[in-house]
Amino acid sequence: MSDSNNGLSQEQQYVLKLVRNRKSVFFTGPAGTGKSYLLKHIIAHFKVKEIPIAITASTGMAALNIKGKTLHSFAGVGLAKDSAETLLERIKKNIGLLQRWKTTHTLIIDEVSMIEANFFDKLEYIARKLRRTRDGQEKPFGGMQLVITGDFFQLPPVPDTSFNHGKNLPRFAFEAKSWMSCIEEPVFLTHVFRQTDSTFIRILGNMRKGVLENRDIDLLKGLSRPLDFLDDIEPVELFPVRKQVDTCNKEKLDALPDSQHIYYAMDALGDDMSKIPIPKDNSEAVFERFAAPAIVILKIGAQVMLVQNISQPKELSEKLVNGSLVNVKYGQLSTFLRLRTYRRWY
Ligand SMILES: Nc1ncnc2c1ncn2[C@@H]1O[C@H](COP(=O)(O)OP(=O)(O)OP(=O)(O)O)[C@@H](O)[C@H]1O
Repeated sequence: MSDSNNGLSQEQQYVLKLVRNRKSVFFTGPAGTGKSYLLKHIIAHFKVKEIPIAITASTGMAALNIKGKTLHSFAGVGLAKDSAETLLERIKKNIGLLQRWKTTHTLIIDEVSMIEANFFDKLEYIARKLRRTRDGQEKPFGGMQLVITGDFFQLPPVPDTSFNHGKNLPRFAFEAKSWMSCIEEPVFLTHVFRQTDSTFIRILGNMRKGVLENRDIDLLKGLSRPLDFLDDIEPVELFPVRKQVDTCNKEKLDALPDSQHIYYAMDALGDDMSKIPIPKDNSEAVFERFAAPAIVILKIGAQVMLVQNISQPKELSEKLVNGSLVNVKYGQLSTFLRLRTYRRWY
């Protein structure tokens, strides 16, 4: 499947070719088809060419994975609850932001399934107005190249309550009025790299579309069994939304006998990744989408998971990866989350 030149499959290379030809593309496909892998190649292409791009994702966690920022943070529109016209006027008053909107050649958006249609239309309007040509011509998304990826079968957008008094169900970005005019070519990746077992791939594919066959269900049920965990680490339970994760974590924590140790985040507004100061009224949006929680409650014996890859120091970089699990031991609580401990790593 892969080409020896750059390690991309033919369908991935096709997307890269479109991107190189300055087309606005949306590429999608089931989990494990190499969307993130391809996106990293695309970003590398722009970096080599020194083309000014904005690397964004719908959530803070997704943005961390590609060393980018949230789309909200790039846009500088806070929670984007105001009308597109109001947001546009606000941006015009902020020279740094205005420059960013005008000079970005390519906007990359990862995990687009969580971007709401109404929000996408607002951004399209802002870009179209701000990037009008000298003779007043307007182009979709102001002519900015869009490289968008994600899988609409994965997580849906959070409802935009500012729209129609919150009565409307959230709509996907592809339902935005402007979507069709912005995307020149959608591409569907089909080859699954993550798994090689064809039965498993079929089950995952059917599950994605919500059309599991009886034989799939029987096979999955047949795997149900009590789990042994000899290393002291409990198997992780997966939930689709954060609220269910929080409830499960709270139940586990409550069941531990130790007293609670509470750690509060020391948040302060600084500059964003483009060195533009974050306005105070945007802080709500920044913190809401931030990967780290404002309060962490621990007890001895609590199982914690790292949610970022640690690249320094080198000898720990392979051990401390996104998803690593550990039990908090006696004696660790006093050093946990101390500024000095944090600074050792960053
Ligand atoms: N062309 C390729 N050659 C070899 N391995 C690849 C290739 N493309 C992707 N992979 C590998 O396949 C796995 C899945 O890729 P990736 O995480 O990019 O998929 P994805 O479509 O983004 O999945 P998800 O939707 O779950 O985020 C990764 O381990 C990645 O390194």
